[in-house]
Order: sequence, then structure tokens, then C-alpha cells
Amino acid sequence: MKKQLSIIGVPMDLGQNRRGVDMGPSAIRYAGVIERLERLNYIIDDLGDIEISRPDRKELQANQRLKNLSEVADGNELLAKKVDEVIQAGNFPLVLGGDHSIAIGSLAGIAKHHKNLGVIWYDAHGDLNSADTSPSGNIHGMPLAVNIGIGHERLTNILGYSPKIKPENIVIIGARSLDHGEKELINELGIRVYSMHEIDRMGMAKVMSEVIESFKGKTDGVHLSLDLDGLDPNEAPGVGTPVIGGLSYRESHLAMEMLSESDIITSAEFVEVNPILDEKNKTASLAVGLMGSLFGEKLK
Ligand SMILES: NC(=[NH2+])NCCC[C@H](N)C(=O)O
Ligand SMILES: [Mn+2]
Ligand SMILES: [Mn+2]
Repeated sequence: MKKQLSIIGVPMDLGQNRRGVDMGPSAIRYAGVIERLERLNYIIDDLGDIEISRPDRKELQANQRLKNLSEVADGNELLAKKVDEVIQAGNFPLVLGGDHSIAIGSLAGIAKHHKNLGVIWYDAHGDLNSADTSPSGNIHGMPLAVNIGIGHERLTNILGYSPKIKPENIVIIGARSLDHGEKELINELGIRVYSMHEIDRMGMAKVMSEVIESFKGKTDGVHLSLDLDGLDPNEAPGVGTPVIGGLSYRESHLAMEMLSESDIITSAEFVEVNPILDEKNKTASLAVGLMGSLFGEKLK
């Protein structure tokens, strides 16, 4: 992995209904992310936070199927440009959310630099909805669909190209809550999903070796999009859409350590940390611990 990391905070909470996730970047910084990664000899450039505009009430009422569309699109446009600059400068982008809608902007900026970007979507959810299939109208349930070119043009066309990624280069890990339309899309496109059922049967070590092996030689970079709700709510209570029966602390650290050893990750984001719903910043601290493992922390 590159030794120069650029941190970008995205205080976005407009992709879902629960306030507080906009404070995720502050909570993660407070939990010591910079010190933690500096100890691993990375040079950290904290670029601060992307500016997110506040919605106007009328528009909120106007589009219930794509809530806060214009503000979410504008914020992601800014994020995409920032991520693009970071990669152009030769640095590794580490994006801190914010709700998962920010994966629209981060992938727009990243995928510009890769013909065959692999994506690991570590999440309880598929985030493969569109306005037609979403049960909530929340854009944080749509970013993976947007990135394969499905969704409103304001979102799919950020930085002027679409799609950003190919369905065959996506792996979803930890899924246990998929909506009807998402299941249809997964079957239709053949997206690889390691559900909790498969992870329980195979074990995380086998799952991660398969994932790493499947990307080798096929992709020219791999992005990790880690939604803290992929973990069990007992470990990560500070998330807006918790789903019981999730990945454990140990499985998640093992996954990060195996990714670190494989050296395939070229960008990463950690999303959905909501300090208002959290217990003593436990979820933000967990996120920082996982980043430690991803960036090479070892016991010996
Ligand atoms: N990034 C997330 N936490 N997404 C949760 C999505 C929940 C649900 N599938 C929806 O579309 O509303
Ligand atoms: Mn999720
Ligand atoms: Mn998600």
C-alpha cells in the first residue's frame, strides 16, 4: 500500500432519515485515526471535510422517492473531485462518512483511474435500490446500483461518465437484509454475495482468500467500502440501520488483516458511524481499529 494517505471527511446525513451521522468524521478523528495510522509510518494529510449544503424543506417534500436528491448529488460531486485530485497526486484516498450515499462520489473519483476496479462492499445491506425499488426513498440504500449505472442521472453521471464499475467486479460481504428489487438485480447480474449464511458455513478466512484470489489478475485496483452496520450491532451500536446477526469484531479484523497482507486495496471508505446513536464512541473506535488492521497493524 502507498505510504501517503489523504483523509477526506464527508459530513453527509441526507442520504437517510436519522440525524447525527454527519458527525461521523469528527467522531472517527476524535477516536484517534491520525495518530493510529502515523504510528504505522504513514504520512497523513487530513484534507478536512467536504461542504454539504442543507436542504430546503420544500424540496424534501417534493421528492420522497429520492430524498434530498440535489444536496446529495452536489456533495458527491465535490467529493468526487477531491478524491480525483488525491489520486492524481499519487496518494491513497481514505474517506470517512457520513452515510453510505457518499460512495457515489468516492467511486466516481476513484473509478476514473481504473478500467477494472474491484469493489468490496462490507455491509448488512446490498445498497442496490433505485427510486423504483427503494422501500424508503433513502439514497444511502442506492449507491452500489448508482455505481453500476442504475439510478437518477444526477447521481449516475457524476464526473460525466457511467457506469463506474462492473457487476462482475463487485463482492458483497455480510449481507443479511436485501429488499425484493435488490435480490432480483443480484440474480440478474450475477453479483457475488457472501451472505451471513455463507460466511457462517465457510468461515471468514476462506471467504477472504476466495475474494482476494478472485480479484488477482482481474482487477487493476480494489476499493473497500465498509459500512459499520456490516458488523453486529452489539459491536457497532452507533449506526442508523442496524441488523442483528452481523459480523463479529474478530471476523472483521481478520478480514482487514488479510486485505492488508494481500496488498490489493487502493482506496477505502468507512461509513455510517453515527455518534448520537453510539455508546461512548465505541463504533468510531471500532472503525479506527479496523483501519489499523487494514493498514498493517500486527501483534508481532
Ligand atoms: N447504507 C445503508 N445503511 N443502507 C441501508 C439501506 C436500507 C434499505 N435497503 C433501504 O433501501 O432503505
Ligand atoms: Mn448497511
Ligand atoms: Mn451501506
